[in-house]
Amino acid sequence: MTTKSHGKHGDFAIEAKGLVKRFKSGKAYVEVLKKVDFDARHGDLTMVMGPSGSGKSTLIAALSGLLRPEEGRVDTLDVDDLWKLSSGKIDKFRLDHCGFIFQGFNLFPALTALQQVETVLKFQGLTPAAAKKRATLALEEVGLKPRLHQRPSALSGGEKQRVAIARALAKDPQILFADEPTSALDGENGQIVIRLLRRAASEHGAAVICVTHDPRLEEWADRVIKIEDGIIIDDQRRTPNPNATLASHH
Ligand SMILES: Nc1ncnc2c1ncn2[C@@H]1O[C@H](COP(=O)(O)OP(=O)(O)OP(=O)(O)O)[C@@H](O)[C@H]1O
Repeated sequence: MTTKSHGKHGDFAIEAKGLVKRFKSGKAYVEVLKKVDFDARHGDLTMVMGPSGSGKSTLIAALSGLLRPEEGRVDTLDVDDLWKLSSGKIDKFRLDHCGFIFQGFNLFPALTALQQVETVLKFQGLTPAAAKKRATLALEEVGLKPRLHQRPSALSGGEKQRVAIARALAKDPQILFADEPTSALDGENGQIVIRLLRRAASEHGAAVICVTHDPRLEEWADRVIKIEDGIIIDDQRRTPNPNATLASHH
């Protein structure tokens, strides 16, 4: 079960030091993260921006226990050195404390919106009745009350992304990772999504880490970190504007 004791706004949710990740490319190794230090705080929407191939997704994967770095450590919540845990414990940590939102939605085609969210909650140990109640609330919170019983094929791209967000938020994660969450959406739906991420940080105290190409999303951020070629080249705090508007792509 999820612990409900969130870190306070401003506390560190993640502190990583000296992360190095290399991939083999033919006979050589390419260093994709070059001794990256990174931290993220509860209550912050932290944007990670940088060109294609700069290492953003690799960084998220190393921070969340999905991809083992060759060097460095990740301290997160009450865990010292995540990568020292067994893979079962890392999976459990992720299930209990982390939410994920990806560009491709990652929904199960056969399940209704309600079932997509319920399934994760049942995995976490909620009873079917409790899972149904919590899933319904999470979907209502993202404005999908009229769509609870639709399968992905009957939903628009924006609605699908909102299901994915409801699924990630239903367990009230202390850390929320979003990788290009708006890139497949038009301006109006992109705005709904970024506002939900903003709210997860401000109202639920989650540390929200959002990888994006889209400089327009900076408006909502508390902090903007720029990464280039595996190195953090800039790290600025800013005052978010939760009422900013995102012009449509189209
Ligand atoms: N499993 C892998 N094997 C080999 N190389 C990889 C692997 N994963 C990523 N890379 C390489 O590492 C580099 C960084 O990739 P990464 O996906 O982290 O970048 P990114 O900043 O997220 O890019 P994008 O914005 O295009 O998603 C790229 O050059 C990529 O080709």
